[in-house]
Amino acid sequence: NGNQRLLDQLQQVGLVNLLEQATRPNVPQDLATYDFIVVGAGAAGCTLAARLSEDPSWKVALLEAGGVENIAHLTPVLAGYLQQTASNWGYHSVPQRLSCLGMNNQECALPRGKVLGGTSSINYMIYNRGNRRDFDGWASAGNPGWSYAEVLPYFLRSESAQLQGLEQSPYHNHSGPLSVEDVRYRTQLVHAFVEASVEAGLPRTDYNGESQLGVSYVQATTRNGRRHSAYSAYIQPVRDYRKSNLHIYTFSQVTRLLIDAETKSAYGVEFRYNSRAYTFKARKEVILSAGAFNSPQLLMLSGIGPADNLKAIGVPLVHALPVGKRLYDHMCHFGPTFVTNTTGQTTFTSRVTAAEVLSYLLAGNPATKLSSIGGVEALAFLKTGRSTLPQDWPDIELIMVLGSLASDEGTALKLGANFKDEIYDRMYRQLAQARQDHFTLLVMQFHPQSVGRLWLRDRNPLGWPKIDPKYCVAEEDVEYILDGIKEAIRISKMPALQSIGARLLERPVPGCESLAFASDDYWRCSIRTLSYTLHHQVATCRMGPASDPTAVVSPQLRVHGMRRLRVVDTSIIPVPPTAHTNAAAFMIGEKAADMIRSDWS
Ligand SMILES: Cc1cc2nc3c(=O)[nH]c(=O)nc-3n(C[C@H](O)[C@H](O)[C@H](O)COP(=O)(O)OP(=O)(O)OC[C@H]3O[C@@H](n4cnc5c(N)ncnc54)[C@H](O)[C@@H]3O)c2cc1C
Repeated sequence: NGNQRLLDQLQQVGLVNLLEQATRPNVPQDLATYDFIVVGAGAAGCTLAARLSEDPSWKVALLEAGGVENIAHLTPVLAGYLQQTASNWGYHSVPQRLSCLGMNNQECALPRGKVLGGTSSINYMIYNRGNRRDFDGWASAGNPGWSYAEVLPYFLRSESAQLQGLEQSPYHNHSGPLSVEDVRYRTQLVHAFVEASVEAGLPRTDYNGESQLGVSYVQATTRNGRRHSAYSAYIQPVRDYRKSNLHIYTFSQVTRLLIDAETKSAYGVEFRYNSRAYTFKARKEVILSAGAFNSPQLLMLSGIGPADNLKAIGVPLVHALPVGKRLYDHMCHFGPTFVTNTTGQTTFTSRVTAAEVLSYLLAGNPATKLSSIGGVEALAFLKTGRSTLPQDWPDIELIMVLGSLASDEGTALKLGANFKDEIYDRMYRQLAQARQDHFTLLVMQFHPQSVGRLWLRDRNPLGWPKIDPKYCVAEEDVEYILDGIKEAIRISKMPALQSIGARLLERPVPGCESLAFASDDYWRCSIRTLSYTLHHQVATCRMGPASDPTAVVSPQLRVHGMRRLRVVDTSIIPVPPTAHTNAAAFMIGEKAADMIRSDWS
């Protein structure tokens, strides 16, 4: 009993993974053969590997460049800090001309998860699927099987919802692997924001239900108040009893696909483990689930990509495809920030102690500030007057966050986003010193016109790809966000927020001081300065029919022109969805598993 209690406690504080890794590392055997090799244990990769290994006759290898989750990953309030750890690939964009002016060297930080669980282990845990029109659009662009009616069952298959008031909703399932919960800790500020949004004319809604438009408390991928990543939801529960056919390798970074250039057939991968090169062979398929930056990188390193880029860096061309030619993302404006007359509501995360974290994790599911998902409390989905999209298709999201760069006193968000010191020093430092309650409404645009791209700088598989998101290159994108900022300010003037004294933080953005504070031009300047990605990069291995010159994979997610090679992750999403992208990654993993099963059974 004593041992069991100790084990339970280690499990609860996230130490079991570390012990397992230290005492029983899975050392690869060179030239091992698997039916399926899944590259990348992120949101889609874990889902896929877990589903494929349900068939005990299929041997599956899951290769992950990073290590395992620990106590910090489990603790929702610490989300922002994970970007300062080895669990983040730590990419930056190339310097931007028209955005990220408030970042060092005008480089936007582009974090991605490098750990079992991938980006689902370092993200902000918002659970959000998208608008039915997103998926109907994918289908009508020549991708049969991807309409809303056809993908909804896969969203549901992955979900295990514990959402108050939605127990009977046909849009939620209660028996899937991935736990989706209400955040139990809610501040006075979020109640005021939700009420003010209603006063401003927004309906209360379940943004994963019948209609997205409106305001809602956030739904989170947590279980009993702890982060529920793809690894903890899909792999951890089966890992021990699938030891014979599901082999998981950490710190194993794939460097190249093995391809028979004549038949254009993938038959394995090369990877590095402990500074040594290894080869695994695939009897059936190699599947790239390395995410929106690394899947295209691996294709290109293996000779599949734009002929000009590959020629320039000396990679022999196997098959020409527009890999990385498109890159969409959701840029948002980091603000406006509002101060309030309340006290003790804003969580200053830099003051959270180790003892608090331990006692939080050891307790059942306490509604303390530590369960706050990096401060995100509510979402509002809006339609601006500018939008020409159908009425039920939002173009702006307000993300109500308890805090700002001040709430961690410059120790996490500022560094994670690569903000210049002067942004923190001149706008936020005083707020932190005064422990002033405040909240921020991040304004995110769903359907940007700006299109970025990704390419290889050289043949080094351990180096960074070049990433140019080109945020705000389309002037129109700035105008949408400006409309969103005005909407956020309008909501702040409603009685519920006025009753707590909500008002704009009047500290001008460095670089925009010459413009009249809060004028349209001031906000335009602010948008280009406080440009902050919400990390929803998609379309670098875009899905589309063979006739589509921008497509990299087919609707079955097979790489066009290649055999036994698929991409299964968010890089296949053809256009930016009306959503954060984690839920879609799980859906893609679930759907791919069904497609692969039906192909090989
Ligand atoms: C900071 C941050 C916050 C976010 N917050 C939210 C949120 O709150 N809600 C939301 O919906 N979305 C959020 N997102 C986005 C969302 O989490 C991702 O879009 C989604 O998880 C991506 O899933 P994926 O399967 O495509 O890739 P990933 O989960 O990134 O998985 C890719 C995996 O492949 C591994 N890998 C890469 N290259 C190699 C290689 N060569 N060899 C071996 N392994 C490799 C990586 O280490 C990683 O584990 C956030 C993203 C970030 C970065």
